[in-house]
Amino acid sequence: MLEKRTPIAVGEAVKRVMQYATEGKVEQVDITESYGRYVAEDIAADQDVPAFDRSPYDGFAIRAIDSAVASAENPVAFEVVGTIGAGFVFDELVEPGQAVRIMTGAPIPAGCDAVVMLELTKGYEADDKTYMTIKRAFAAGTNISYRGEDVKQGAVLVKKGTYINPGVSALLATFGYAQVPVFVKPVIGVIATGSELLEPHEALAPGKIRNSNAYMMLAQIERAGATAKYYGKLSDDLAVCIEAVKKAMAEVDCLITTGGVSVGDFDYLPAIYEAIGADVLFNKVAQRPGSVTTVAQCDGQLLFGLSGNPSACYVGFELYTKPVIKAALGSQAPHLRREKAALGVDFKKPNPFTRFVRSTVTVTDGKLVATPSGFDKSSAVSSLADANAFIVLPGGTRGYEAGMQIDVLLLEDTNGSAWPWDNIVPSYR
Ligand SMILES: Nc1nc2c(c(=O)[nH]1)N[C@H]1C(S)=C(S)[C@@H](COP(=O)(O)OP(=O)(O)OC[C@H]3O[C@@H](n4cnc5c(N)ncnc54)[C@H](O)[C@@H]3O)O[C@H]1N2
Ligand code: MOO
Ligand SMILES: [Mg+2]
Repeated sequence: MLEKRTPIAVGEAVKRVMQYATEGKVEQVDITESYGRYVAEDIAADQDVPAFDRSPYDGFAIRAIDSAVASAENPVAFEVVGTIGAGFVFDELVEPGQAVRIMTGAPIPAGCDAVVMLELTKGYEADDKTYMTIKRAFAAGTNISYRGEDVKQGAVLVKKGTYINPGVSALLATFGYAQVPVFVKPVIGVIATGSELLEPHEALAPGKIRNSNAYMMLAQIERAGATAKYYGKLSDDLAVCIEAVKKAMAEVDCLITTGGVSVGDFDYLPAIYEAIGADVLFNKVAQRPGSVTTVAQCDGQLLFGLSGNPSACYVGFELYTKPVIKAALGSQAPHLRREKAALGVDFKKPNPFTRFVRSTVTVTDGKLVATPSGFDKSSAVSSLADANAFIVLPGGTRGYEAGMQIDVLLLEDTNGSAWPWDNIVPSYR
């Protein structure tokens, strides 16, 4: 008799998966290789930035007090006793009536407490000496970039688990991280199942289709920050599939299969899980697409049995696999980032299960607007290219109209949500 599957709520399904999520190992990588990785420890400032008082302009460093009486009618002259560019130190004490020609970024010489921009000065030579005059007074502190004004020593600037963007790279370099501690990328294996599958280079034949899911997931895995390992496509042959799954499991942190999780004659994933002694965490979720999404664990190793239908496979990855990857990368907010948006068009279909509509979110007049990105069926591949979000329509609702406020989950955001699954309620105007 056909096995009866009882659907569970999405939040409950995610919770069951996350029980097996673990933080990954740490490795050191060269800073030039660290962009796009996740830092594995808090990065604290071991020095002030800037580390010394410095000039923000090309000009002259002076003692402000010497300029006190300067005016257009009574210009004050300073003897220029030296020149320093950034990277050099003027190592004498500047005396009354003296100035040092200074370039942007150079340390303020001892004795000086103001910088006058070059444009406000006039130079001349007399008696083999160089002078410059100014026509106004400058208060102490004028044009000084103070030590520690940007960063104070001891400040935690980047938290463990942060995505390394170009700004983080700048901080890593500032604090001397030639080698950066990052989380090791988890290795996620991919196996596509189905006798109908052809690879992209193969010519179509009657009844066959091209395997899009594997390539879609390789990209999703990379986008999530992990390393993808592709084990190819398998025909619907139980013994072959069992061996392939066992071999792949030995080489990866998690394994994703696509296809074969429903109740069809050639849907072998349930039998495969049984054969390898895996414990099925769930095999039916109250969601569309992807109601057949199955997750199992074997000695703590997660096996994601994602649907063969492309949209269902895509959604299954983003909801269940991605947070496991993010957790391995140290994220405290491993789930898709949830935001409110206005629905861009009517969506009249009923939602017996919670629906994840592949959508395009745009910012219009300062507000998020979400519009379905195309053909809305589990089997659809065309709506995925433009999808940067899922519209979430809770189960038991119907008849959404344009303008209603709905929840969206953002797909291309690196911040995430700590837990987006509470309080997704039917929308209101
Ligand atoms: N009697 C029932 N039939 C189905 C049920 C059900 O509950 N009772 N569930 C339906 C739902 S919902 C979905 S989703 C699919 C899930 O199917 P499987 O995960 O078992 O996947 P397959 O049967 O292998 O394939 C389904 C569909 O997807 C195409 N496919 C498969 N792999 C790929 C790939 N790598 N790239 C592109 N497309 C792929 C495949 O050709 C099929 O058309 O089951 C429903 N049926
Ligand atoms: O698992 Mo299916 O995707 O609900 O159509
Ligand atoms: Mg099937």
